[in-house]
Amino acid sequence: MIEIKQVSKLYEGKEAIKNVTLVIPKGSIFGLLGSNGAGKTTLLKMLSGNLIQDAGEVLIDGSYVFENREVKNRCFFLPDTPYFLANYTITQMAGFYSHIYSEWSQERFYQLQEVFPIPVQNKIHKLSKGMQRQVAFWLALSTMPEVLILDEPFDGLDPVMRKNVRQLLMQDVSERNMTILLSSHNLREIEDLADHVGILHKGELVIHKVLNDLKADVHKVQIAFKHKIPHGLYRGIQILNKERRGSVIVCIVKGSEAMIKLHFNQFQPEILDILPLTLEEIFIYEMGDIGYVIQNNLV
Ligand SMILES: Nc1ncnc2c1ncn2[C@@H]1O[C@H](COP(=O)(O)OP(=O)(O)OP(=O)(O)O)[C@@H](O)[C@H]1O
Repeated sequence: MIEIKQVSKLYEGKEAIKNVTLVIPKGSIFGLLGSNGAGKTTLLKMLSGNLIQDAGEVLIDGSYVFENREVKNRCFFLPDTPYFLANYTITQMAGFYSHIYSEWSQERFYQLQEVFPIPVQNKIHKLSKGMQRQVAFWLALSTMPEVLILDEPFDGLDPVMRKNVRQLLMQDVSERNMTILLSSHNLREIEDLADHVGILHKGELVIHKVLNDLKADVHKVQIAFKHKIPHGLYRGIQILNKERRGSVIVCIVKGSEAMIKLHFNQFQPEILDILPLTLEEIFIYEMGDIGYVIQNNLV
């Protein structure tokens, strides 16, 4: 289990992470979302034990993470720009990791050769960006980590390789109970993988929920009336956005489907459709709700 307790981090006196508290259960996949500069990388670096917090505690299975070799042995951090030793081939890099990580599996490394078809004698720095990313995953998974921390992990991978990597990650979570924490701007990717999501905004964790609960808590409503819009239509409900498309009003409403249905049916609409939102839509409207500007076309 990962525990982040009231953690803050300052850079040059400015708070990049503000009093964040978060618990990530073992075996879950946690997707960290946030606007540019929100503090995602800073939080991941603290979790991987590479950066020390200024306040609070960061623990994995009850042990402090920072510069803790025993904890680091069980975690693998894949930064947004993967790091390899200069001039090393894939085989040499694998040899290096096999000395650092006690759970390194040479068997897994050979097995994964079928997924990542890159000759092992190649020097890594001469490979393309996407191929280097493949090597990073290949090595990361061969260390058999209990916790995998991924910063923008799919950047540079082609669609087939993204799918392959996604499958490998899911397999390790279901078979070995691995925990994954990943940040990404690609919300489709997070939607496909994560079971928990958190949204960071200006260093604060503004939302932290099970993905299905988050989806159950906000809906897109399409509503139309025979005559004019009834008075008090929006009273007593939380609207994140609304716009008019011809005679139909499309609004994003917080709350359960049942509650929304009950509310709008009072006004006897001619059309009432309540639809689920994608994670991307939820992110945009939730961020709008907390002041991250989106264009509202208010009716
Ligand atoms: N080494 C540093 N020195 C000073 N300020 C920093 C440093 N690293 C990050 N920051 C600042 O901390 C804040 C959070 O940065 P961070 O890289 O964690 O954000 P992020 O959410 O990962 O952003 P992005 O999505 O753009 O990658 C930003 O305001 C950034 O300018």
